[in-house]
Parts: sequence; structure tokens; C-alpha cells
Amino acid sequence: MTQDLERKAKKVIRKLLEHGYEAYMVGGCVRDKQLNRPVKDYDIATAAKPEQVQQLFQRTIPTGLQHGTVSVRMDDCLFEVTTFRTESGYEDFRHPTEVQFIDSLYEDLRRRDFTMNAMALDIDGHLIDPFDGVNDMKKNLLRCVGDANERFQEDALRMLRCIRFASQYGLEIENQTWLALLKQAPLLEHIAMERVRMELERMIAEAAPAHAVQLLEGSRLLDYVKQSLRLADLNQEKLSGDWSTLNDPLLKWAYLYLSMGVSAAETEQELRALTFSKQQVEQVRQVIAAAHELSRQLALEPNEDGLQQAWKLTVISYGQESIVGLHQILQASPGVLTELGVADKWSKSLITCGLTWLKDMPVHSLEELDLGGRELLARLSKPAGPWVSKVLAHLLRETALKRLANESDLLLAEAERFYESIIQQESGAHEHK
Ligand SMILES: Nc1ccn([C@@H]2O[C@H](COP(=O)(O)OP(=O)(O)OP(=O)(O)O)[C@@H](O)[C@H]2O)c(=O)n1
Repeated sequence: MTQDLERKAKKVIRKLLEHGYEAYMVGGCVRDKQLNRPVKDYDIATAAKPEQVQQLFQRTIPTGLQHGTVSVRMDDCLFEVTTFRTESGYEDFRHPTEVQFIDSLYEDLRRRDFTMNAMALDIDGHLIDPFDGVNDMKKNLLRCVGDANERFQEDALRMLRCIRFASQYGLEIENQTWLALLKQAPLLEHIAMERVRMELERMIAEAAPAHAVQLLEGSRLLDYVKQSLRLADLNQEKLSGDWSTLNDPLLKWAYLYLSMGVSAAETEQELRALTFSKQQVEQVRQVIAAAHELSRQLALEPNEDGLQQAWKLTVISYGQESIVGLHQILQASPGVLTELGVADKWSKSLITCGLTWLKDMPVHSLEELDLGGRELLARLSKPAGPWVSKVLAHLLRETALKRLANESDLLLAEAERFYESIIQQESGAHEHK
């Protein structure tokens, strides 16, 4: 797949060369090839101006003409072809505020972020590495090209990229680069939260998120982003267990907020500020709300039976997906609920028995009840009202806890009894008034 992609990228380069324009593979693809890592996409830098690229290729998309980028479709693949450029002032590396096209590959590479990202490959596979990127990679060093202060001033997001690359590739940040990062950190306030989120998402999703957290904590970068974040308080020492093994990245996010004891509502607010999608926010929020519910229920009856009951009640309130997620988090980090007041011995029992208890439940949600709302209304022949959902919630609870069999006739009898008690309670409350 990668080879095929590379072959097509070379076709693009060859065509540019045939028409007299210098062209190279640049950026992440060169770095990843040197490291024998899979290459996701091949970016091409060329001396051809955007309109010349457009003339040369049949199928192009003007991705960012003013910044010199044209996407070229070669066979079934898209390649970003960018004219050599220098820039002053960046909103984004891809969207610098002022662009000056130039003739030299060297000048183009000179303005890139890190030495390992400032290399190029020509069509014959010769490496152009003017800033010693390969050497730095051999030494496991992440270093800015030239003056690190200038590189971070050009685009403050590069500071988060620095942490992301260091954790993703297991690199040490070179001293001058680190000092510049500490100095320029306040510039992060100019960066859109969406871009911040994209970097954080990648840091957390990667295999070594603990390293990223350690660097975030050490640099205090998150103190400076546009909106204040609880995430800035992440404390490495509190993150116990091997949470990097959680396979769903969103569970890693839930884990982080749980470990800080942040409420579901506050987490929701923060993830929204970070521009996560509604669906992502909801998935994380549910897991956190489930954990809080579990701890609240357990506090009412803090013994083995109470634990099992609390677990099952949490299932019916927050669904199986959330509880399975919570179970995975517990497995990865058994101490994660300490901030919520759940003692370690209960967490251990949940890790051992949680999934068995889940399987053991005859019903997990209203859909599994042998009596639906419509049937309940028809068979009780009472006028519809808020009592319907109260009765159904009661039936679900009783069947989930195995105090009632999931059979429609039995459910109906219990529904009738419970309905009467609601009515009595309501009329009692009425008389009281
Ligand atoms: N703020 C930025 C962003 C990007 N780049 C340059 O643009 C290249 C491509 O950027 P991007 O596609 O964002 O990242 P990759 O380096 O390809 O790595 P990854 O895909 O893993 O993010 C980088 O290698 C780097 O040379 C930069 O100098 N400064």
C-alpha cells in the first residue's frame, strides 16, 4: 500500500521534473521512511508555482492557492504539492499570513519546525538533510531547525507538536528547543482551540501518552491556551496503571478526567471548549457520569451486596457500553476511582466480578423488558401520564436486580401494584398541601 502510494507520488514528481521544475518529497514522509515507519501521506515541494502545477496536471484541487498548495490527483490518490516558500507570521504552517514563493529547497526546509521534519528526498532516493535530521534522530533528539524561538514564534502550535513528537517517537527534547518552548509558551493563547485539540488528541491516542502528560506537566503549556482547562492540572503521579493499553482513545480521555475527580458536567464543558464532536463528548461524559453514579450508590450501602447492586443500577442508568468502558479503565488503572471515594477493595471486586455481574443481569435496558410502554397503557387502561416512565423504571430496576421475573404477566401485576402506590402517594401529597 505504502509502496504503491510512493510510486504514485514519484509519478507526480517525475512529471514536474520533466517540465523543468525541481520537486521533492518533503516533511513527515521523509522522516517516517528514514525511521522505517509506515508513511501516511507523501507531501511534495516544488519550484513550480501553483498555477503551473494546475496547468501541468489534469485533475487538481486548489486546496490553498494563496499558500502555494495544490492537491494533485494521481490515479486514485491525492498529493499535496506546495511551492517552495518562506513565510512571515503563521496562523498555521499550512496557512501562513504572508507567503513569498522562492526558488530554493533549502530556504523552504529552513523554515520548517524540527530537523527531522526538514529533510527532502529526490526522485532517485537521495536524501537532502541540511540540518542534520538523521543525526538527531540517531541521537534520539528532537531539535528545532535553527533558532527555536523563531520557529515557535512563527507558529505557536509547534510547541504542542514538539511534545507530541517527543512522546510519539520516544525522543528527548534538545535543550535550546526546550528552553525556547518554556519561554514562548504564552504565545499559545493565540492558537485556536480546535488546533490545540487536534494535537492533544494525537498525544493521548498514541502509544506513550504518559510521556506526553509528563512533558505537558513539566512545560505547563496548557496554562497558556485560550480557554482555561482542568487538563492543565494533570499530575503524572496520580496517573497510575498502564492506561496506554486502553484501546479506545476516548476511554483514555475519560480516564484522565476521572483520575482528577472532575465531574461529568465539567468534563462535558471542557471537551466542548476543546471542540470535540457532540458524539465524542457524550461518550466520555456517560462513562464519567456512570463512575460518579456508582460511587454514589455504593456510599448508600458500602458492602459486597451494595457494590453489586450499585454496579447493576449504574448499568441500567448509563448503559452497557459505558459500564464496559468503565470496567476497561478500572482494569488498566485499578486506583482510578480513588478520587471519587471508592475504596481499592471495591475496585478490585469490580475488576474481578463486574463483567460476570453484567452478564448475570436478566435485563439491561427498557428495550429488553417483556412489557413495553404501549402495552402497559393498553393493558392497564389508564390515561397516559408521567406515571408510565416511573412504572417502567421501577420494573426495569426490579428485574435487573432479579427481584422480579421478566415475564409480561408478572410485570403487569407489579406495574398495577406500583401504579396504585404512585396514585396513593400523589393523593397523599395533595391532601398534605
Ligand atoms: N506547524 C508546522 C506544521 C508542519 N510543518 C512542516 O510541514 C510538514 C507536514 O506537516 P504535517 O502534515 O502537519 O505533519 P507531519 O510532519 O507529516 O507528521 P504527522 O502527519 O505525523 O503530523 C512537517 O513535517 C513540517 O516539515 C511545520 O514546519 N510547522
